[in-house]
Formats: sequence, structure tokens, C-alpha cells
Amino acid sequence: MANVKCNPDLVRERAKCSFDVNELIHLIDGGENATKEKRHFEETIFSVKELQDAVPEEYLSHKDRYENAVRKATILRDVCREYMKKYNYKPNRFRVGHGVFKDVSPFLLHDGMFVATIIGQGTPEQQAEWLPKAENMQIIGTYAQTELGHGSFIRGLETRATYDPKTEEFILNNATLSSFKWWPGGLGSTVNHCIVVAQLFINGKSYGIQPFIVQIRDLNTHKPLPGVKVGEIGPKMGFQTANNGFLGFENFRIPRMNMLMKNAQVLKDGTFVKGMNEKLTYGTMVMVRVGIVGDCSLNTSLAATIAVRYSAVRHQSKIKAKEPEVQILDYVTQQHKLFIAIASSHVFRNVYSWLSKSYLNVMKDLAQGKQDHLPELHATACCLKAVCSRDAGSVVEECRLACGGHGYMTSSNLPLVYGFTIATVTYEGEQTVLLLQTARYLVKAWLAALQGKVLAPSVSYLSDWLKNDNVRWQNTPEGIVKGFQHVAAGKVKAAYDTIQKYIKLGKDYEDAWNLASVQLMKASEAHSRSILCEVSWGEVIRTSASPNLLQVLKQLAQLYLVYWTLETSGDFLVYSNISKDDIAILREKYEELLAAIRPNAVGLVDAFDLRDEILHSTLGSYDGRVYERLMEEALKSPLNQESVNASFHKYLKPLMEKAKL
Ligand SMILES: CCCCC/C=C/C(=O)SCCNC(=O)CCNC(=O)[C@H](O)C(C)(C)COP(=O)(O)OP(=O)(O)OC[C@H]1O[C@@H](n2cnc3c(N)ncnc32)[C@H](O)[C@@H]1OP(=O)(O)O
Ligand SMILES: Cc1cc2nc3c(=O)[nH]c(=O)nc-3n(C[C@H](O)[C@H](O)[C@H](O)COP(=O)(O)OP(=O)(O)OC[C@H]3O[C@@H](n4cnc5c(N)ncnc54)[C@H](O)[C@@H]3O)c2cc1C
Repeated sequence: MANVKCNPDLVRERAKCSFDVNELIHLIDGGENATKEKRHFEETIFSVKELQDAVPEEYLSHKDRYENAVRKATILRDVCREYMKKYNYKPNRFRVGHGVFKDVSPFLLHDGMFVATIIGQGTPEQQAEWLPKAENMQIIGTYAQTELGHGSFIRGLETRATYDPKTEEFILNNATLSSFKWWPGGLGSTVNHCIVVAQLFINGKSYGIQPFIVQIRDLNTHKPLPGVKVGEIGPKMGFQTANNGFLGFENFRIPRMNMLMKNAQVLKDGTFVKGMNEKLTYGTMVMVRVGIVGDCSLNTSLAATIAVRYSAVRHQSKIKAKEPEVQILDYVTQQHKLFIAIASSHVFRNVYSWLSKSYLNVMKDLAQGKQDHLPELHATACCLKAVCSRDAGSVVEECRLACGGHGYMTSSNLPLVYGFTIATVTYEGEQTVLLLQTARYLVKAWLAALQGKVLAPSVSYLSDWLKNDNVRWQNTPEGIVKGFQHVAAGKVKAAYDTIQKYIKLGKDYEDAWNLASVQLMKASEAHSRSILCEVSWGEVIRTSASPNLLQVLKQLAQLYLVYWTLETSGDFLVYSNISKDDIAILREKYEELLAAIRPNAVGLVDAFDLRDEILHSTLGSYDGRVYERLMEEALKSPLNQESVNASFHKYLKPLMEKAKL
């Protein structure tokens, strides 16, 4: 990228940077070698001509866009397969995926959930049967759980799998419209297999939801098999190339061994054997929720890179009347909008890495029959997924707005980035629903703290707070982290007390819970924020880096702490010992941090190392040729390929002529 002719503002910005951008790139990637490997892989992918679109895909019809995405998905698969064979390298498909598809791949669910569910829910025999075929793409699959009538409340799913011991088969049925599967990615026209989550019935008795592997289309003709009704659900706000679909069965039979039986089993005679914990059936969702925290880091870095580079290039208005128009990045309000995006991306990355380690530890435990840490993992993954996805959505939208009118252009890519980022708030567990799952855990933890029991590490601050809720406020990062824990503990206590109050008033527990649920949701959010602050600050102070880089990383981590303290200062005033003077000090600190980060802003987004092919943005490319690119992209519009459009003769001219009469 070094020899590209750049916009002079960007050249000046890069010269100002106080740290070594390459050092940060290596830190983010996990080492210099990892960066080399990543770059070599991306170079390979983006030099494949067939993966580059001549016409921006927004101009294609819905059908052509899908077909183009499938075409590219198959080429990408081949190139990756060869590459992995040759270099034994496991790429981050998401990064290049955004480059190749702008949006998401029609194979997203195959990789992200179909294969993962066979691994997580299948017995060794079932894995041996399906995994090689799925990994080789001999079969293509998705994860079909959500129905028209139910997504959040999965115990309410209506698709039925009734066991027939005579033939040793399950019979799948969707008797009602609301039972039709709705949403699964790739289901529309791409996949031939599904993991179908259905209610198991044996001899008229329900055994809860179980996962089944089901072939739905003929492998040669791709026609739906008899008894299968399948199609695409139509255009959405984003995810246009994900090919989301619907699915229903009518007396569709599958062999007994197609129920994934790592947890629960159905024996030949119809005996149901319970698993160690029925919630292990929900395992794929926990894994994907952890992954979404990492996706939030990538999505935020895409938006931050586009908006920061654009803000360095764009000049508008003046700070001082007699001086030239300034780079909009010099407005402190612009810095306020954008630097939290850079900081959040680092926080999400650090927290993702921490959460992934917890996830792997719990998986190891489960393999040995130990499930003590599962509730804590579930609670933590739920609230972090909910808060990080919501934050990422807000940050991306703020970056888009920070680009003014040009941020509204599809060619800025910000609308698309927003489309796939905001989807993460809903899929894999709607945010409120997940926050309330965590609240269940927090309420139990609070009760245990009241009883003097030892709590799991992520909630041990509740016991500390009970012992001493009167800790003096300190305007240090550690003091702020403590403050977030105080807010969370205060909110958990308040929500718990509210439940008790309603129970005393004669309500049953469920109604009391519903009445207190706004507080419970807020307590859960506060708990999540306290984890984000504690973990990210902890990670940064343990980072080994050069003094210059460490200084910048600390500034970003502090910015995150101070930003959120100020955003939620009302909570701090209620639940901690912060004073109005402390808040004034933090405001000043915040302004200092914005000023300190300002010279490094472009260097910081360069360190996300997002190639132009991944950014897909007229506003965010490395060379900063913003206006040239906006015009070049506009000229690609089909309406600009002719000097007079037919509609003039057909409609406009007759209209004008009628007006003359
Ligand atoms: C590759 C990326 C692309 C992804 C594209 C998108 C894909 C999708 O969206 S797939 C569909 C995803 N769907 C969801 O995420 C549904 C969300 N709903 C649920 O997960 C559940 O219905 C629920 C957790 C909200 C509630 O489940 P339910 O069975 O009703 O449980 P209870 O509320 O009664 O809780 C009972 C008990 O179980 C604990 N628990 C719930 N889930 C888990 C879990 N995954 N792991 C461990 N434990 C779990 C829950 O905490 C309760 O515990 P107690 O409080 O101790 O009773
Ligand atoms: C882009 C995208 C891709 C998807 N891909 C897949 C896929 O591949 N496979 C698949 O199976 N599914 C998929 N889904 C479906 C997704 O998982 C569900 O939409 C999601 O879990 C939310 O469920 P819902 O639609 O039923 O929302 P609802 O639960 O109907 O939510 C509507 C409102 O009700 C509230 N609400 C619901 N229950 C409660 C409660 N207990 N307490 C308080 N409030 C509540 C919610 O907070 C929300 O405000 C996808 C969805 C999207 C948007």
C-alpha cells in the first residue's frame, strides 16, 4: 500500500502517527507471522479475477445478485480449499467474505452452524457419516430452527418429529403455517440438507426439542424431495445474499440415526435416553454467540476505518473565521462520534478472546462430564452478545451519520455494513431475551451472595459489594472499573428487591419477574458493561508492546471507560460514590483523551489492516481519493450508460406536451 498515490491530508496524518502501525497490526493478528499469512491469503483471494464484480451488485436484480453470490461462493470455496492444502492455513473467512460478497455468503450457515452442529451434537458415528461430506461440500446445509411463529421461545417450536418404532424412522410434519421454518440462511435455493430443530414425540409423549439432520433436496436435480415445501423469504434490510428461506414437511420420513444423538438418544424400540443436561442441545447457539462478539469487532473496525479516513480527507466549515476550512476530523464532536468506534473494536476483540478461552475451557469440562461452569458461560455469552451487537450497530450507524450525505450512498458501503451489523442484534437470540437470560443468573447469584455462598468469578463483585458498598470513588481506570461493578451490583439488588416487593404485594414469581423486567434487563446490561470494562482494561495493562504503542492502547481503553461512565453518569450518581466534581473531572479527562488520540486516528484505523477490497468504500479507501471514487462509482449506474432514458419519450415528453394543451 505504501507506493499508492494518496490524498495529501492522509499523507500528513500518517506522518503524524506516534506509534508503529505495523506493530499494532501484528498485535491484532497475533504476531508478525500471522500478519504475513493473512496478507498472503488475502492477496491470493483478491487477485482472483472471477471474484471481482464488473458492475456493483446493487444494480443486479434479486435473482442475479443471488446467482452471482453462489458463483463467487463456489469459486471462493475452491480457492480456499487449494490454499489450505498448500499452506495448511485456516483463514478468517469473514474478513475476505465481506470483500467477496460485500454482504454475506449463501454458505454462511453451512460453515457457521451446519458443520458446527454436526460436530457439537453428533455422536462419533454420526460425525463420521456426515462431517467429511459437509466439509467437502458433497452436501450443503443450514441450521433450521426459527419458525414463522417462534424464534425466541424455542420450547414453543411446532415442527414435529414423531418416532415410528415399526420402521425406525421419524416422521416430520409442519401441520400449521406458524410451524413453518422461516429465516435459515441458504435454505431458499442453496442447500440440500438442514439441521432441523423439532419437537420429538414418542408414543404421543413430548420429549422436547431435538436436532435432526435432514436431506431436503435431491443431490442431482436439486428438486425438493417429495413431502418438502421449501423456498426463499424475499428481500430484507440486509443479508440480501444470505438466501434465507422457509421450509415445511408433510409426513416426511428420516431414519432414526438422523437425530443427532450426542446428548439425548432414541433407541430402536422408542426408548428415550436423557442426556447429561438438556440445555446442551442449545450448544451451537452458545458457540455462535461467542463468535458474534468477535464479529462485532470486525464490523466496528470496517465502519471506523471508512469514517475516520473520510473525516481526514473531508474539509468543511471553519473553526476560526480567518483560517481555511478544516478537516472535519478536527471537530471535537466528530472525534466524539468516531474514536469510541475505534476503542470499541479493540474492546470487543479483547473480550472475544477472553470469552473464547472460557468457552473452550467449558467445552473441555463438558467432555469430561463436568458442567459446573456452563450456566456462567451461558449467562456471560448471552449478555455480551446482546450488548456488543447493540453497541456495534449504534457505532456503525454513528459512523455512517458522521459521513454526512455521502454516508447515505451505497458506494460508501456504510449502509451495507449497518445492514449486516444490526442483524446480529436479533439473530442468535434477540437482545432483550438474552439479557433476561443473564438476569436469571444474576438474580440467583445475588441470592447466593446474600446467603454468603462463594460466587463464580464473573459475579464475585456482588459479594464484594455486599461486604462494602461504600467504597470511595477513584478517578483511575481501576476505580472506574470498580464503579461499573457498583452500578451493576446496585441494579441487580434493585431489580431483586423489586421482585420481592411485588411478591409481597401478592404477585406470583413470574408476574413479579415480568413487572421488574425493565430493571432486570438494565441490570444485565450493566453487568455486561462491567465485564467489558474489566476484561478490556485488564487485557491492555497486560499487553506487551513498545511504550509508544502501549500509551495509545491505554488511551483507547481509558476512552472506553470514561465514555461509558459519562454516558451512564445518572446510574453512577445513583449507585456509586461518584460526585458531580468527579464527573466534571472525567469530562475534562475525556476531552484530553480525544485530543491525545486525534493525531493517531488515521494510524489507528490503518492498523485494522482492512484492504480496499474488503472495505468496498468510496469514502474509506487507503488513498483517500474520495470525490474521484464517488464520481467513478456513480458513472457505473446503468442510467448513466445512455444519454436519454426511454422513459423520457414514454412518459415525460407526453406529460409536458399534455401540459401545453
Ligand atoms: C454463523 C453466524 C450466522 C448466524 C445466523 C443466525 C442464526 C440464528 O439465528 S439460529 C437461531 C437462533 N435462535 C436463538 O438464539 C433462540 C433464542 N432462544 C433461546 O436460546 C432459548 O429459547 C432461551 C435461552 C431464550 C430460553 O430457553 P428455555 O428452554 O425456554 O429456557 P428457560 O428460559 O426456561 O431456561 C431454563 C434454564 O436453561 C438455561 N439455559 C438456557 N439456554 C441455555 C444454554 N444455551 N446453555 C446453558 N443453559 C441454558 C437457562 O439459563 C435456565 O437456567 P436456570 O435459570 O438455572 O433454570
Ligand atoms: C438476518 C437474520 C438471519 C437469521 N438466520 C437464521 C438462521 O439461519 N436460522 C434460524 O433458525 N434462525 C435465523 N434467524 C432467526 C432469529 O434467530 C430470530 O429472529 C431471533 O432469534 C429472534 O426471534 P423472533 O424473531 O422470534 O423475535 P421475537 O421473540 O418475536 O421478538 C419480538 C419482540 O418480542 C420480545 N420478546 C420475545 N420474548 C420475550 C420475552 N420472553 N421477554 C421479553 N420480551 C420478549 C423481544 O424482545 C422483541 O422485542 C435469523 C434472523 C435474522 C434477522
